[in-house]
Amino acid sequence: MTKPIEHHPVRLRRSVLCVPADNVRALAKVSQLAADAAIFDLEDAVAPERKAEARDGLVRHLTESRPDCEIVIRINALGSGFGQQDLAAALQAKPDAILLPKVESPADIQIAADWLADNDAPESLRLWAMIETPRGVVNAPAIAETGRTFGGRLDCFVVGLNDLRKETGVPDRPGRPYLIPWLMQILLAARGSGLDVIDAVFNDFRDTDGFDEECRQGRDMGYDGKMLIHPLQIGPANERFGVEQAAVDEARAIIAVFALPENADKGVISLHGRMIERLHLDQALKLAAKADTIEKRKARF
Ligand SMILES: CC(C)(COP(=O)(O)OP(=O)(O)OC[C@H]1O[C@@H](n2cnc3c(N)ncnc32)[C@H](O)[C@@H]1OP(=O)(O)O)[C@@H](O)C(=O)NCCC(=O)NCCSC(=O)C[C@H](O)C(=O)O
Ligand SMILES: [Mg+2]
Repeated sequence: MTKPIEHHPVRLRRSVLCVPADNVRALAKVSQLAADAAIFDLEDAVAPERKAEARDGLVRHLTESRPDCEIVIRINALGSGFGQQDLAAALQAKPDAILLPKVESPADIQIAADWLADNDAPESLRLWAMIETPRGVVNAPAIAETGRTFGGRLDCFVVGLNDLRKETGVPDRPGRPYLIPWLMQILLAARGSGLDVIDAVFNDFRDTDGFDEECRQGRDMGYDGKMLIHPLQIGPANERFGVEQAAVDEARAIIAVFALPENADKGVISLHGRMIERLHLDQALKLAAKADTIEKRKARF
């Protein structure tokens, strides 16, 4: 059955830090960091000969210590020979979400969702999907639609440009000129089905200016946040994918003006010389809620 698009409560996903599951020091560091989400990676960050050790270590680690952020585990592809054991381990580690790599069709989501249902996974356990292959980009709308079928577990796309560049031959250039059409295609597919969408990693983690520029670009394209590889990238990502004070002030003014008794039955009004409709009120309420959530999170870090 297809569910209607749900607009879920504000969930911050400005900074989504990738942590190699076999790096004990990095695992220990996560609870001191202000990332909104951590992806504990069993896939590309872990060499094949260390997969089993990483899987066991991660379950142990998350059983003993839970960082104060959204917890996501990236498993290996289900067809890779590691995926089934990763799924079983992920279920034991009780993450908020499981990230499936190299998703290319709705069937990839269905197989994981069926496995979770057959293994009594809690309904609250989400699926995230990496869109990082040519077929993944082409099929992104159909994949995104599974957010409303197969148990409705899918709620976030993450773009993988390292793999996409490798598969397509598009080089890594400042400003990502030839990648923008695909980034926008993925964004549109995600939004069309009510999913969040996270921009790709920036590999040169010491290049702070380049990173900041790419965060601005991702934000302006409509992305919710950025996948990160290093703690240095968390603060700038939180800043760029956060809210600007002027926009929050404007949102609060829109909320206040629509709350006036004389505007109760109006669909459109004028504020500071601009047309404001009720759709702007919806946007303003969302932005104000995001600003409140950010304030609460800041108080914890
Ligand atoms: C990129 C790194 C290999 C750099 O490591 P290193 O040189 O050791 O970093 P530092 O010495 O500067 O580290 C300083 C301290 O910070 C901790 N640290 C570093 N990275 C992380 C992290 N990701 N999470 C948590 N903590 C981290 C170090 O442990 C140091 O702390 P301490 O030990 O207490 O002194 C490294 O940053 C790294 O491995 N990053 C993650 C790489 C990764 O996960 N790659 C896979 C995901 S990206 C991807 O898959 C892309 C996608 O699929 C696509 O196709 O595009
Ligand atoms: Mg990848």
